[in-house]
Amino acid sequence: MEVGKRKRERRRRRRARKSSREHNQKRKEEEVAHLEAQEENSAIEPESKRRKTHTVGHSNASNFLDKMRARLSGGHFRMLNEKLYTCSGDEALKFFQEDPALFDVYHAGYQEQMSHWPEQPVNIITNWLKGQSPSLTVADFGCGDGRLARNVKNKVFSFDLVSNDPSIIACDMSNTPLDSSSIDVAVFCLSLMGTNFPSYLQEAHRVLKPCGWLLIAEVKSRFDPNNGGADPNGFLKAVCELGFNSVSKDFSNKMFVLFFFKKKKASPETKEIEWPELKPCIYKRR
Ligand SMILES: C[S@@+](CC[C@H](N)C(=O)[O-])C[C@H]1O[C@@H](n2cnc3c(N)ncnc32)[C@H](O)[C@@H]1O
Repeated sequence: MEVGKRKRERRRRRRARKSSREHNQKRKEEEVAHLEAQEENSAIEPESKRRKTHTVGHSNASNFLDKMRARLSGGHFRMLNEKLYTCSGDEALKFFQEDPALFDVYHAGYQEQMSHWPEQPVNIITNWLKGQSPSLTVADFGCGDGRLARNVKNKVFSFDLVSNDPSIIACDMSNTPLDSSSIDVAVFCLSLMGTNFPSYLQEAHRVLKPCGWLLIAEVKSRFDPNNGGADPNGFLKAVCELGFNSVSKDFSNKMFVLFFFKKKKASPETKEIEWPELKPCIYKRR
């Protein structure tokens, strides 16, 4: 074959390979776009219906789709989680009121993340409560699925942005319907999420009886000053200035910290409190 002909042949083959690569890439992109479009609806569609719609005969294809779906709903969870950590409580309330189904998406992702934690702070708090008198009245601020109330004998008022259960009161927890000085124990289990978190603690102070307990469990990295987290002592100081005495703190768990406070008998003098910033807790992609 003469030189010119060989060159033309090589060019033709290169073009064919490039076009085949582009074709495959385009197919993958279309598949992802299709899944993303379906995932958009999945926030509203029940899981059982989604499974039926997406059933495909080929098991490899179905594995691939399952993986893609898990990745996309993980992405949805991370987006919602970030939203909750970067807006105020009333914005979060409006956001979920517009589309309450997103709350289920958030909680499915949250439970998945928590399943990797060796110990759940809500269980530590539940066990602590079981060691107290069952006559103590409890307020669970940011109760999630309300499992604290289900696992103790105490009367528990459960608050969250969305209520999927008649026992859960939907509200922004900076403004609960509780009477002042009516509660013995206020619980915040991983729920100091909003940018206005001090107003949640102010509300707890309002509803607690004098000497009432304030229990806070938070993600440990939020209190790691070496990693952009808050200084725990600055946080303790601010909570004490709000009108509490610090009883104990527990940093022994790898994933979360626990603070126990008691409301002071006398109201503190009003003064500006310097609250440390609590950095958003953004979950990494698994
Ligand atoms: C990380 S989840 C923890 C749920 C539960 N406490 C547990 O430990 O399983 C935090 C919860 O706080 C709720 N939350 C965040 N900000 C809130 C607000 N301003 N008012 C009411 N609930 C809020 C979220 O909707 C979410 O359900």
